[in-house]
Amino acid sequence: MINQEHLFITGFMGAGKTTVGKLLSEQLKIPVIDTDLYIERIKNKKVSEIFQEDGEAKFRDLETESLQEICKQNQAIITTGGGIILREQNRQLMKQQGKVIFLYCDIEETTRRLAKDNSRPLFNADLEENKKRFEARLPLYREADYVIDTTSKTVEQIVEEIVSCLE
Ligand SMILES: Nc1ncnc2c1ncn2[C@@H]1O[C@H](COP(=O)(O)OP(=O)(O)O)[C@@H](O)[C@H]1O
Ligand SMILES: O=C(O)C1=C[C@@H](OP(=O)(O)O)[C@@H](O)[C@H](O)C1
Ligand SMILES: [Mg+2]
Repeated sequence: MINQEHLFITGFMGAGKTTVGKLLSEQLKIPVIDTDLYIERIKNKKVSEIFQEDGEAKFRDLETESLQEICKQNQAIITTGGGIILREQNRQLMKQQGKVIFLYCDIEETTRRLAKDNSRPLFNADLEENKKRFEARLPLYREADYVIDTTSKTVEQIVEEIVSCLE
């Protein structure tokens, strides 16, 4: 990474944003901040508890506020929650503040990756429901500066690809 811009990692649930961000951070020696973990720390509640107790709208407000706060900090790799692209305000901020990398992953593969995971309130065990949500969001994810297909790649390969597209 040549300049001081932030690096935003976007993509659907299970695309590997949080996992890839950690390894990318080690390789580029740039700190990583995950928006979900940031929210959990400030609210002292799990994302799933916020959804359950306060509702999705409240979570989305917290997500936007957190993104705005994180953007004011020093250069970071910012791994986002899958729904961050839903608000135009968030998409604009990310575009202004750095480079956006969309981690694409086949919906069948994400469904396999998250089969035993119950930490994501909007992830549906029903493949058709997930597909609908995924396809509705795709045009918004595609507004990114770079698109990386992660479907049959290891985390190491994905990081390597990100590094080379930033050079
Ligand atoms: N490239 C990959 N190949 C296989 N499994 C992966 C890959 N990237 C992430 N995973 C696994 O998928 C699950 C979701 O990863 P996570 O990083 O939490 O995704 P996200 O933050 O995009 O929702 C985790 O169990 C993680 O270990
Ligand atoms: O796609 C979404 O709407 C969400 C994705 C989650 O993050 P991950 O993409 O890291 O799973 C988390 O922010 C919340 O459960 C909502
Ligand atoms: Mg994540």
